Amino acid sequence: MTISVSVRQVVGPEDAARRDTQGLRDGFVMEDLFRPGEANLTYSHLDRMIVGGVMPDTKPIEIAAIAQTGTERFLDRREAAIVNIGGAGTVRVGGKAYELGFQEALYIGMGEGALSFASRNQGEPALFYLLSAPAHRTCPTVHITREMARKVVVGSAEESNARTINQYVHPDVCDSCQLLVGLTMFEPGSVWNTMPAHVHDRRMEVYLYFGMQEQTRIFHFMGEPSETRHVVLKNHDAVLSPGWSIHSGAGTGRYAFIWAMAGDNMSFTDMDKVPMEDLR
Ligand SMILES: O=C[C@H](O)[C@@H](O)CC(=O)C(=O)O
Ligand SMILES: [Zn+2]
Repeated sequence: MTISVSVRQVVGPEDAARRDTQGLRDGFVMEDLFRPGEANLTYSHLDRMIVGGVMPDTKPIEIAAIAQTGTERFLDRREAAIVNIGGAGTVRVGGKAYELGFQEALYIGMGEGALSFASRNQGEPALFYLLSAPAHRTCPTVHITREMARKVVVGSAEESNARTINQYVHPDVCDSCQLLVGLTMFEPGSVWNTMPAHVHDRRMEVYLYFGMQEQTRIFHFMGEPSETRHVVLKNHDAVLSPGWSIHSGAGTGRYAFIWAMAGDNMSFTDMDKVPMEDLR
């Protein structure tokens, strides 16, 4: 069992604008989140969000504590959310076992203690996407099914962006301190996410792209609206978005993505839409 934690310092807009492709990737992109038998975590200093992939194979993977939080146990001062995008699996926390099917989620309140992850079937391992942010109170731990998610239908086939935003960790679905998490799915042939683009300096965001064929790529756009850059991403790559950056992508084929935010407020609709005229 391996738990690795890499740390990403904050990159400001002036620095980002001067970086080349590899420099941008070093600052913002997390490649291949899921590795067999590993918990692969990134501690981002953007709102201290932790982003990880946990892929249990033969043995369960336990996250009891990580040095980066400086706390006795991982969730002593944090909340977490887990979305399973693989085969069925179990998350054990606070003396209870939660069976998470494909695209089911678990919100975990502060103080719940060690997390243990297991796949039901070695041939079809669970892929647990893990997010964690600092918390200030304990909210109840909730198993969130696909049906429970709040659905927002947006876009159109004509604009190649017809999609459904499934809000899993959202005030209308379950209580949380900072975390907002959801999963966006597309109508066949629609390839554009989050266009028209927006920024929200009150909250950071992170996208995990998944459900893609091996050769499919996402052209993910980031940067200040007047200084956009792109990074090319493949299946199971994730990308950080500071509050000053747009976060929008177009895929060369079918994909879905999980978005997650942390910061000063929990109002999903608190976004500053970027007029098309302002994009450069
Ligand atoms: O702040 C909200 C996030 O960027 C996402 O929810 C956007 C998204 O899922 C989409 O437009 O498809
Ligand atoms: Zn956003």
